[in-house]
Amino acid sequence: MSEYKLSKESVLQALSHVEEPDLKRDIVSLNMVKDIQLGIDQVRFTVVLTTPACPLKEVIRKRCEDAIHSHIGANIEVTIDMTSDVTSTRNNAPVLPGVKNIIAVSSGKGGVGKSTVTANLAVALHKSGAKVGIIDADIYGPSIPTMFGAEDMQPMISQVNGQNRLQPIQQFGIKLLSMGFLVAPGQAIIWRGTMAGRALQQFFSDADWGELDYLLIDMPPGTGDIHLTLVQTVPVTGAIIVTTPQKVALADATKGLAMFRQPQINVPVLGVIENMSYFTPAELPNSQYFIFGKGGGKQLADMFSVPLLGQIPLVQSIREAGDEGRPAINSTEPLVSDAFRSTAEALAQHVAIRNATLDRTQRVEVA
Ligand SMILES: Nc1ncnc2c1ncn2[C@@H]1O[C@H](COP(=O)(O)OP(=O)(O)OP(=O)(O)O)[C@@H](O)[C@H]1O
Repeated sequence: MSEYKLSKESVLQALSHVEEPDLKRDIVSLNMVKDIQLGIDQVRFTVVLTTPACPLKEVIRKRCEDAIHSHIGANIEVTIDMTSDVTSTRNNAPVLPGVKNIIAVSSGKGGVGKSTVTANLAVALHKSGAKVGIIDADIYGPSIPTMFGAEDMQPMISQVNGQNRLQPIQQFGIKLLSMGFLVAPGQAIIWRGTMAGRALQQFFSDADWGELDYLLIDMPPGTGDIHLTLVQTVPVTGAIIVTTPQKVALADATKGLAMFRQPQINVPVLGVIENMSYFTPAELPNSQYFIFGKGGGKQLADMFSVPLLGQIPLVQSIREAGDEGRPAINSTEPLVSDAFRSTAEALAQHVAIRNATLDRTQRVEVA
């Protein structure tokens, strides 16, 4: 006869001692524990995480096991099913209610690798189990179709509930729409201004995105009309800034970041991603050369009190993969895949923290 009492109540009581490390509240009051099943000296339950890309999955699992063992009984066999339900502040949003989080990926300067980072973060999030889409809003050089091997593709129009809807293209598990699908290569330049703004609005209002956990928007470099159109069209969950570590890039990235912080825009900045952080030659795998300087991303993040979400090395195969139309994160080089995976996990984590701590973003009213 066991001396302890194994019941749904005692399990919940024990798990109420487990703190969600990011949200700093216990997992029972956060409603993360479901489906408790009991056997003789056995318990099985589900923990619903705030994102499938949760970097703390194993920490939470271990804390749950320890809590059952220390509060109920050391011999209890604990089985935990980890699932996720990505959080959102966009419930009942008038535009794209099925899209849980809209994330603007921005940079101060062109060529810092914003599209490369967007593409690989999207695939990393998808690989963790999330539903992901990309809008390539970079009118000056829409490179997402090339990076996904979709240059020759065209989104189809289909009828949904009696209305014509643009169907995003699907490549490597990611739904995609790009300004590049609408114009012939080389024509993008005449698109500046209102036409580009209207196209972006249509990508939101006339496209059939279905249900997505994360919709990443690859923004043009700098600060411009498209940024204003974006925040006037949809409430943006948060923005990330991609920069290289060197001084000239940082100066521009500072302006890009400050724009989202302006009171009339007021989009939460989720963090900074430093790209081309260091170079490691294949023949010297333990060396790091700081070609573009060192620590710039951290400096920018600290200046604005936001997290540095990740540092991506400068690797020849990242450039090659982009040119060849396949995501570099699928590479077998751990240096590359680990960098993108851990950065995507940090992003998902900070989206969850933002959703738990801040109100929904307000769409900017047109003056
Ligand atoms: N970490 C990296 N290692 C090696 N090459 C990279 C890396 N990041 C980006 N690149 C390469 O640098 C070039 C510019 O990258 P990308 O097009 O992603 O930049 P961008 O910031 O989106 O540019 P723009 O906004 O001007 O279109 C591409 O050829 C890309 O393959």
